[in-house]
Amino acid sequence: MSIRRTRLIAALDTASHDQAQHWAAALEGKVDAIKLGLEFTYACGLDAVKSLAARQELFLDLKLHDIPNTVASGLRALAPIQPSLMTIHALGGAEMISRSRAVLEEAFDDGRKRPKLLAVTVLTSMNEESLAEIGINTTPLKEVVRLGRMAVRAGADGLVCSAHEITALRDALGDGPELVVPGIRPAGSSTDDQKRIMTPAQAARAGADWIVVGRPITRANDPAAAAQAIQDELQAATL
Ligand SMILES: O=C(O)c1cc(=O)[nH]c(=O)n1[C@@H]1O[C@H](COP(=O)(O)O)[C@@H](O)[C@H]1O
Repeated sequence: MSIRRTRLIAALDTASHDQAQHWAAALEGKVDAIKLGLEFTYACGLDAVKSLAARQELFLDLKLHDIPNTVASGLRALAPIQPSLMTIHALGGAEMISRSRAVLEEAFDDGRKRPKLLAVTVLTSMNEESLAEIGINTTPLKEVVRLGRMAVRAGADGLVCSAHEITALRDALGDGPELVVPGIRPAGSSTDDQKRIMTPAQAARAGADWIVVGRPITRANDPAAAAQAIQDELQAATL
């Protein structure tokens, strides 16, 4: 059984700055970090991201995927926001990842805490069938481990994966890489568009460093209570 503490990230997926502020305030002290992604950033802009980052630990999830120079320059432009975690796609390749890491090292060589660079492996909305549709004829598990090895070797601090791959990734890569795990659904909640899901307790027992939970919190009548229930479940799972 894992002894690491699994921390909870709430994904605040909304196009409304007011809504995100409302959730962030309600969830203060209930979650360990907030995540802002494509919807919020495109709709509300980077100043709005910055203002939310001032209050809470931030996972800035923009999943960059382009040629190495473009991704690295994009990360350099985002550095002033100082998030704790940032994402790029592992499928962008080793050079894209190593240039991204180098740019972050350079931007934070003044002693400020460098954001951790996470490589997204296989999206949790995909299964073996959807991988085959894009010409990847293997299981998500094998593909995640293959991409994970490459990404960590190239300089990623951690990986985004589903809870189903945590054990295999720990076997392959050890305890070093930070494993950030979306596709989390408390028992009985709707799966939505997620395919590779587990409960908070299952992810904690498997050894996730962070779980990412969006709609099960933001669609709840009482998001703070939903987050607290997940924290209680995480704690009970690792006692
Ligand atoms: O990078 C991510 O955070 C991410 C990767 C992935 O493979 N799957 C995934 O769901 N996510 C994000 O995690 C969040 C999950 O939201 P819910 O499905 O509402 O819990 C969303 O903001 C997704 O963008």
